[in-house]
Order: sequence, then C-alpha cells, then structure tokens
Amino acid sequence: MKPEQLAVYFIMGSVNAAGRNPIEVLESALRGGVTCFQLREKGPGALKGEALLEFATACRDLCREHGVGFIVNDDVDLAVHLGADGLHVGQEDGDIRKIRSRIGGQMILGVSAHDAGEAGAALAAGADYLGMGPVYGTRSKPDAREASGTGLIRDAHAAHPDLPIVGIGGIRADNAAPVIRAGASGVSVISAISHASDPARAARELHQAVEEAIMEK
Ligand SMILES: Nc1nc(C(F)(F)F)ncc1COP(=O)(O)OP(=O)(O)O
Ligand SMILES: [Mg+2]
Repeated sequence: MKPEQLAVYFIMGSVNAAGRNPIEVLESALRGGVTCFQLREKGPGALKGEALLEFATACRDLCREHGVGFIVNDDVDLAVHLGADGLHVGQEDGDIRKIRSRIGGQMILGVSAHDAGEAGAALAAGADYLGMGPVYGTRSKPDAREASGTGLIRDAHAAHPDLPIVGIGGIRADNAAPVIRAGASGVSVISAISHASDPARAARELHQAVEEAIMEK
C-alpha cells in the first residue's frame, strides 16, 4: 500500500447512496479521482448473499477499470472470493495475525486503531495501513467512539512514522487539512461523497484540499 493511495479513500455501502444507484455514485466518485475504495456493506438494509456478491463484483470491476484499489470491510471470505486488493478490519473483527495468514502476504490489510498501542500491535501483526478516528463527529457509524480530534493520529505517526495512516470520521474538504498536518497520508469519507449531489465534484474538492495540505507540510 503506497501512502498516496490513501489520499482520498472513499468508503460506501449500498445503504449510503442517499437513495441513488450506489454503482452510479461509485462511478462518479471514481471519475472525480478517489484514490481508494472500500466496500462497507453494513447496517439496516445491507445486501446479503447473491445480491451482495453481485453488487460487490460490480464495485470491484469498476475500481479495476479506474485503476483504484478495491478494499472489502470486515468480510474476509468475500475479500478472498473476489480477489480484492485489500481487506479492512477493526479491533473487534478477529485476530489480526490469523487474518493476515488467511489472506496471505499480497493482499493489503488495513486495521482500525484508536491509540499508539493499538497501532503498534496492528503493525506487528502485519497491517499495511491504519484507519484512525473518529476525528470529528460522525453519523455514518452508529457505534463509533467519541470524536478524538487529530491527537491520536499525531501520536501514532510519531511512534510509527513509516506506517501509513488514514483519518476517518466526519471528514470533509473544509476540515481535512488538520488530519494531514497531524501526519495522516489521506482521509477517508463516507457521506462527504456518497451524500453529495455531485460525488465527482466532492471527490475533486477533497483531493484538492488533501494535496494542498500535503504541499504545505
Ligand atoms: N471501516 C473502517 N475503515 C477505515 C479506513 F481505514 F479504511 F478508513 N478506518 C476505520 C474503519 C472502521 O472499522 P471498524 O472499527 O471495524 O468498524 P466498521 O466495520 O463498522 O467500519
Ligand atoms: Mg469492522
């Protein structure tokens, strides 16, 4: 996982597309220049079985067409079955070492971490990048922890400067810069793009904000 792949990391499930066709939202976001995509199919109304497999395959193929990494959230079997570029798991999604041995050394493994201790453990267990947050308040994840600002990213980056970090939680183009200044390689978003009237424009504006913050570092 090259750090620049984390610059604008779009996360979406079929339930996040504000009533629109999620494939069209993803297509628009990819045209707008998102640098990585995570399929996170969770919550009431989430697709299952054949419908999930069909939707996930369509998302994977769209990402491949645009040369963008396709990451699956939580579901190790789905990630392996689809030949996904990566898998993202949280602290409660299973033993990281076991997951790493299940997916092999080629697949990108992202791990959610909430402090430098969890960051170190994830690195030791084979994580390629960390997702840290929620930086700001979020409505996209009902069981999210309290907003922690950018301090945890700063601490984890100081402790593990070579481990790419992406910030998550309530991030938009107008509040992305502090996340990069704290040491993150990029920002991940759900509703800032999936709820935007023009997802491509939202992706472009986020990318611009991240690039400007990286240049100012
Ligand atoms: N899905 C995520 N993606 C990222 C990423 F790094 F990609 F930005 N960071 C954090 C999370 C949160 O992961 P988790 O704590 O398991 O909760 P959930 O499975 O409900 O998303
Ligand atoms: Mg999870």
